[in-house]
Amino acid sequence: MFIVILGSGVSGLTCGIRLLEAGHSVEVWARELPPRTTSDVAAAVWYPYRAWPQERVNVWAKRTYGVLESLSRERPDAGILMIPGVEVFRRHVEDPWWRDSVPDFRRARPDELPPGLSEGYHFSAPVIEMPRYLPFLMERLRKLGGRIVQREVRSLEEAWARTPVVVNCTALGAREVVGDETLFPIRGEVLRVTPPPTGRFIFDDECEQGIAYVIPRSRDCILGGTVDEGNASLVPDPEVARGILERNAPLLPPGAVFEVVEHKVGLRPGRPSVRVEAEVSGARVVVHDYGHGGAGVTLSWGCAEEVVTLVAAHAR
Ligand SMILES: Cc1cc2nc3c(=O)[nH]c(=O)nc-3n(C[C@H](O)[C@H](O)[C@H](O)COP(=O)(O)OP(=O)(O)OC[C@H]3O[C@@H](n4cnc5c(N)ncnc54)[C@H](O)[C@@H]3O)c2cc1C
Repeated sequence: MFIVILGSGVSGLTCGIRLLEAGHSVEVWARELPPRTTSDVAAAVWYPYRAWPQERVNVWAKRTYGVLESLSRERPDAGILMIPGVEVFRRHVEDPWWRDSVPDFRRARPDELPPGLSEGYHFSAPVIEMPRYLPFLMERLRKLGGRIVQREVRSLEEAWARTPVVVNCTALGAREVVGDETLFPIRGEVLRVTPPPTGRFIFDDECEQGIAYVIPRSRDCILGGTVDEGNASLVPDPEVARGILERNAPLLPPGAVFEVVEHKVGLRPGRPSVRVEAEVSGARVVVHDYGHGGAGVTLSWGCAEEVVTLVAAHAR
């Protein structure tokens, strides 16, 4: 079958690869290509953050963990490292709903927690360097015979004019493309610093002044962050950068020396529930895969495989 995929972020590219592997022909149409998508801004670590509903997210996240872990071993050119780290808390917490997705999950030992913090989870997670990973996905898609075209659409009609089977991975763009008013931006700012001040990730989602996280990569480190629902500004705020550095300081080894080399902003595609479903009208089919919130990378392979199943079930 010939399929047009709308969107060239992590969702569109991953769907493209799985659909090509399943024997379809694929053309990806996107208004922005990497390095200009939201996916390029992602920190990006495996973690099911701000994506719902839990039951489906857990299945997609677990599957994606497995694929990313295999890629980290088999394809050093993909830019994925398995990194150990902790999520920290100031109160007692139960084990998280996603704990079975992570093979080495355990409670953190006191000596693994930053000073003043009382509890934590310890686990390993794939850290995905998006400036390397997205070109890797694009190359893999092209090698499988797919095409990537820079092209904006205003509605599904434009894609259906080319083929009856369309996959919609336009993230926040789906507000316009399919009129989905439930989508909302969750703005996030991050700093890229070098050299990496630590070799482990640390998440602190409960700091009073805002969230803080440290994600070391091969040559640099991402310090985050912010979660600002409903704000669609793409202008980095120097005041926010100062706050990020302040909140992360207690999480880092004392006296860590590093330099801020980049300050980025992106809009996570928030939605009350991730939309992976098919809509059929006569011979025309659209399979949606968007609205992944702060977890588009974390859910990418699981969702893409469900898209392939939906295409097989609904397209003729
Ligand atoms: C600061 C920050 C940190 C994050 N950290 C993480 C993390 O650690 N882990 C994680 O899993 N996720 C993280 N995320 C979330 C993640 O970035 C998103 O969930 C993910 O990028 C969504 O991918 P996508 O491919 O669906 O959308 P996008 O990357 O936004 O791609 C959408 C594509 O659709 C195209 N498009 C839109 N409208 C149209 C149109 N009308 N016509 C044609 N093309 C169109 C766009 O041009 C683009 O190519 C983070 C996000 C931010 C902002």
